[in-house]
Amino acid sequence: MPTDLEIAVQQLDPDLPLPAYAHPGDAGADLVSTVDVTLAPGERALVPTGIAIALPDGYVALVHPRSGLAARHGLSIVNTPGTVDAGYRGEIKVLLINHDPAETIALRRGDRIAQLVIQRYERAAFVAVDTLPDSVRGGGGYGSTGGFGGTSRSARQSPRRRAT
Ligand SMILES: O=c1ccn([C@H]2C[C@H](O)[C@@H](COP(=O)(O)OP(=O)(O)OP(=O)(O)O)O2)c(=O)[nH]1
Ligand SMILES: [Mg+2]
Repeated sequence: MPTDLEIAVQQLDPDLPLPAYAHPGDAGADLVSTVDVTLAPGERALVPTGIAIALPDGYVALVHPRSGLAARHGLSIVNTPGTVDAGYRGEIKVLLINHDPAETIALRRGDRIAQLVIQRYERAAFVAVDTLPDSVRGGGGYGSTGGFGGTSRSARQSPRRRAT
């Protein structure tokens, strides 16, 4: 088992827990809200988490939604995944949005609202060129390979697996 990467955390709200992984092997460490917040359908709010971090050079922290809250309540993040730069020393905040068409979402201080995924990244040197090397895909995009499923409409009508 590799040793965990140590990340310095400043607790701006010491009564609340540090980011925490719910299980061994989880990629996302849960972040909590420092405030009570109510989101009407379609409403968004920038919610503080009570922590600031110092990432080592070459690392980024990505703020992802929690799938359970998304599935049950339609709660997501406007700018998902949010990017926390290695040089950022301010409080990490989460731009929550209520996608439910009808239900208001009431969150409490201490609720786990998002998860932080720590990743290495590459820093690029962007080099201007006149022509790009050929590729099989070329310029095709935005649906160039078709729509749902495989190659035909009948494939879409007889799915092999159904959502439960
Ligand atoms: O979900 C997020 C996304 C960003 N940030 C913080 C950390 C990040 O380093 C900083 C800037 O984010 P970003 O670069 O995405 O926003 P910007 O609109 O480009 O702001 P800036 O001009 O400050 O770079 O805001 C958060 O706390 N939460
Ligand atoms: Mg930026």
